[in-house]
Amino acid sequence: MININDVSKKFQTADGEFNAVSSVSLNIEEGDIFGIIGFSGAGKSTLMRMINLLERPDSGAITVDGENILSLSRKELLKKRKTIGMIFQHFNLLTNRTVFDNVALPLELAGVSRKERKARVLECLETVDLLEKAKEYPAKLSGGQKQRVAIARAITTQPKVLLCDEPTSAVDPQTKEIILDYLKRIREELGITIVIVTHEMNVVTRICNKVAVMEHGKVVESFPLEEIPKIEPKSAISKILFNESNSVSEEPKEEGEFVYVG
Ligand SMILES: Nc1ncnc2c1ncn2[C@@H]1O[C@H](COP(=O)(O)OP(=O)(O)OP(=O)(O)O)[C@@H](O)[C@H]1O
Repeated sequence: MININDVSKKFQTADGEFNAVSSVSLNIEEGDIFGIIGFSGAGKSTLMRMINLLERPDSGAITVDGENILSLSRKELLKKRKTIGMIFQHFNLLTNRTVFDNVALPLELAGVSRKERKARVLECLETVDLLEKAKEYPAKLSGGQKQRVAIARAITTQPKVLLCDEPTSAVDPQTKEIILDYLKRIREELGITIVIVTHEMNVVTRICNKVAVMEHGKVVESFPLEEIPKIEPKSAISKILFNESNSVSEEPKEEGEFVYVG
């Protein structure tokens, strides 16, 4: 479904060039819930944002559903992005629009008729059990409800892929479980391939079937979750997965020294 082949991305900084992503290759198959995990600054978000070209790679190739996205014209890319939904840590809802109008936005931009929009928005709100909040404004919702609205908005255009950038980092542990259950449900009911960037091990162990571990811009290893008990981890961060820790709050000061948040 998503093939990332030898992709690299540099940023210009005050100190010169910075390699955010270096020669990364990954294969994400249809129906995967694929986790990308690593410490802050590892390059996870940059890598994911290259899947819908919010960031353009300096080199390498990316195909999504059989299409080389780097060769698309601007118009073709806009069309392609309708097949790739995205949700963010801080929800990114428009505060001056109701829940209904937030969810309707991608359909408005796509020129879908009012009648069709209404039916589709209600269907998506039902998927995340928020029909009764349709007329509310985001300010009146909890963090978990806001993320569910963002999920509803992301699926209105019936995407094949959903990119999730730290989707549960801004909510409490109970709400996190609920959001992850909704993601699991849309994967099962709608067959959407999901990619999740996270620094939380329990997100990966809870819903992902595969994971790639990133460190300093590189994928240091990638494996199916079912293999966790069998394989010997290569990287320090992977060892944390085996230790069943819940999350990593920052990069270790010295090799082998980790900071856990339970
Ligand atoms: N537009 C940019 N310009 C300059 N540097 C950037 C830019 N975007 C990201 N970076 C740098 O690239 C590195 C990787 O960032 P990225 O956001 O991909 O990491 P991450 O693993 O997702 O971490 P976090 O969870 O903290 O966002 C970081 O050091 C970041 O400061």
